[in-house]
Amino acid sequence: MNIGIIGVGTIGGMLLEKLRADSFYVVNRTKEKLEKYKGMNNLNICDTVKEVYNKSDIIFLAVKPQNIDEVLYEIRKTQIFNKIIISTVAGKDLKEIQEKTGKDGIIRIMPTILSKTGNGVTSVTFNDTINNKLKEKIINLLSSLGKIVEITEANLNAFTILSSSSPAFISLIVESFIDGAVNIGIKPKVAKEIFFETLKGTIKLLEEEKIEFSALRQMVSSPGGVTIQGLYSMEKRGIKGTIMEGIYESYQKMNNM
Ligand SMILES: NC(=O)C1=CN([C@@H]2O[C@H](COP(=O)(O)OP(=O)(O)OC[C@H]3O[C@@H](n4cnc5c(N)ncnc54)[C@H](O)[C@@H]3O)[C@@H](O)[C@H]2O)C=CC1
Ligand SMILES: O=C(O)[C@@H]1CCC=N1
Repeated sequence: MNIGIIGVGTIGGMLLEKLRADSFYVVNRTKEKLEKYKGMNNLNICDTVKEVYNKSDIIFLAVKPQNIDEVLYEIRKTQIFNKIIISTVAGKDLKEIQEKTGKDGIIRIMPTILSKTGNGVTSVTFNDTINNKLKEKIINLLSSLGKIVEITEANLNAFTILSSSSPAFISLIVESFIDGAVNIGIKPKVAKEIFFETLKGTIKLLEEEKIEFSALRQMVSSPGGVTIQGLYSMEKRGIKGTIMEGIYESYQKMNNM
């Protein structure tokens, strides 16, 4: 199977590294970005969207939303109709891609940067031209990215914020813990090591022991102790509301794309 990737940035690069194909056909606006992949023996660097489209069986669209229309326009000009187009682009729906390309086999995935290590959850949404056998083949292809879930397009925006945007939110929160630790005298490297273990252990405990969040808070907070003092300060400043609001605003922006 030949896979095409149009736009080899963060997500296109991740797809190139993680997917399995007989050959890859790729195009990127700035060719220098492709230098680091030149050692791959099944990689073909193309000059145009048309070349990638013509030579591939499945074509991933991985450009930013502001660049997608120019790509769809190039695809529209091609006269081959039996290809599968998989868009990673946030906010561009199946119908619009179908209309703008004049092609039928359209799929959306919502990828995550966590696939770089084979983790995270990637969603897949098929249009109604894709039969069950083909769905199975696509899910199988995507499985090297991590966990794959099929969702409806109506759920895609909320999924995007929870799965694809969250690594950025989590990174900010984790960084705040490290800065907080440095502020009380712990070296950044040591703080990172200890906090990463603490984070992994907390998730494991919540998952494996099925402990409720509030129960875990109680288990750690001694009456009149230090933990409850910290929780009180965080709650007073509305940490939960701040994070919930951030998620909601992201979602609103996604709905208005
Ligand atoms: N970065 C992330 O974590 C996620 C991104 N996405 C979606 O993935 C898509 C790609 O995002 P990123 O990889 O972050 O962007 P990026 O900016 O890292 O990569 C896009 C690449 O497309 C190239 N490009 C632009 N116009 C082109 C054209 N006409 N022909 C060929 N190449 C062209 C650019 O040179 C760039 O290398 C976006 O639509 C975004 O909504 C979805 C989920 C997560
Ligand atoms: O921020 C964005 O627009 C993209 C979609 C989800 C993650 N990154």
